[in-house]
Amino acid sequence: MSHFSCIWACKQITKAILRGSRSRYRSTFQKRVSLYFTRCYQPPRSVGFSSCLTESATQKLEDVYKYWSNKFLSHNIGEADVSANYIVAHVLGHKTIYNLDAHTLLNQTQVDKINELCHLRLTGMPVQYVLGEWDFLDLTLTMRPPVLIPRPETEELALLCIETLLNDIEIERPTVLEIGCGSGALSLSLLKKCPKLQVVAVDISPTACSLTQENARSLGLMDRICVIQGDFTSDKVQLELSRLSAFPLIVSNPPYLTTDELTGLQSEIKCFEDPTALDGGLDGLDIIKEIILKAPDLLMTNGHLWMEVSHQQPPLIAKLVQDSHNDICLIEVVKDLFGKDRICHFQKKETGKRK
Ligand SMILES: C[S@@+](CC[C@H](N)C(=O)[O-])C[C@H]1O[C@@H](n2cnc3c(N)ncnc32)[C@H](O)[C@@H]1O
Repeated sequence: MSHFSCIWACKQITKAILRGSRSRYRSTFQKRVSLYFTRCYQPPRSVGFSSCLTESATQKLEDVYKYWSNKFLSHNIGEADVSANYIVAHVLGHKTIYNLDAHTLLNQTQVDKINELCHLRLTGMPVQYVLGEWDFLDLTLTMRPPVLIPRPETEELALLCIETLLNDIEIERPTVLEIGCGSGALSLSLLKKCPKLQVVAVDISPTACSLTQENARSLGLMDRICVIQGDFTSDKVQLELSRLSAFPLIVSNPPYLTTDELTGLQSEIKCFEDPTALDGGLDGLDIIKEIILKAPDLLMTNGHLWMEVSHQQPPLIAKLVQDSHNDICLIEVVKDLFGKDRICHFQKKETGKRK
């Protein structure tokens, strides 16, 4: 699926919304998805696709929007109208142009900025990188290539973790571990919703670690997050983590694509996003196996592990857990809003080595 959901995806989301929900947090998510739907796919009133004009003159909002929408379409840029909507709205300090007067006259500085950003979009750069920011739940995060752009499915993972933290963990000041923090989307949304929480966030990519720190700083969450740059599978990182107290919850959206899936990705993703963020090796399970192997030593008894995976992986993961004979159980697989088995919930058993 492309970066910002296509119309088909939104229809699936709407169907899922109508099917009902698993948790009360899902309804927050549904509201946001509806907002997302409205934000993305409602064209501004009285905007059509007929006119075309130059890039330089002072212009009406609807003409600038139409010009770039058509240009993106003729250059086969994905979600042409959505891209134009986001860029024009962003320059005008809004999330969408839908609620703006289509006849608003834009000044030269605004038109120049829109043209500059639209030219970037014409290179195939995802709109999130073009804007330099993207919303994840109710947070606006800085986005910069090649750090992975958080996907809507991951918002659901965040909500499930928040639900676990608020309902199932009776520790006054819990510390969560995130493996592969990217832009910090998951960690920071957990911190925002759980005021007494602390997070340890690990990522192999120095760029991702700096972006997580930058986002934490701008959200005023820097004093509650510790970012460790390193390979989660390495002895060095394992030693560092084992020195911290055992975690009641670990969350990860690890790289889980197979080598074949990675080859077949849209060029927008391949050219701009770090392959390390997506590449799970031949079977997509390289990092997942390591997490399942190492999580029991990092979790406290009855601690939770929540992990986003691809929809083909849950049966393979169930087998991995069974064969590993360690202290972890796969207790549920939650469907995403498209009805696919995408989120695995594990719990550390009471038997074995206690922490
Ligand atoms: C799919 S991205 C998820 C990013 C972010 N959590 C999100 O959901 O938007 C996976 C992240 O794992 C990191 N990563 C990949 N291999 C890793 C490893 N061995 N140790 C630590 N982080 C790793 C990547 O750099 C990337 O930021």
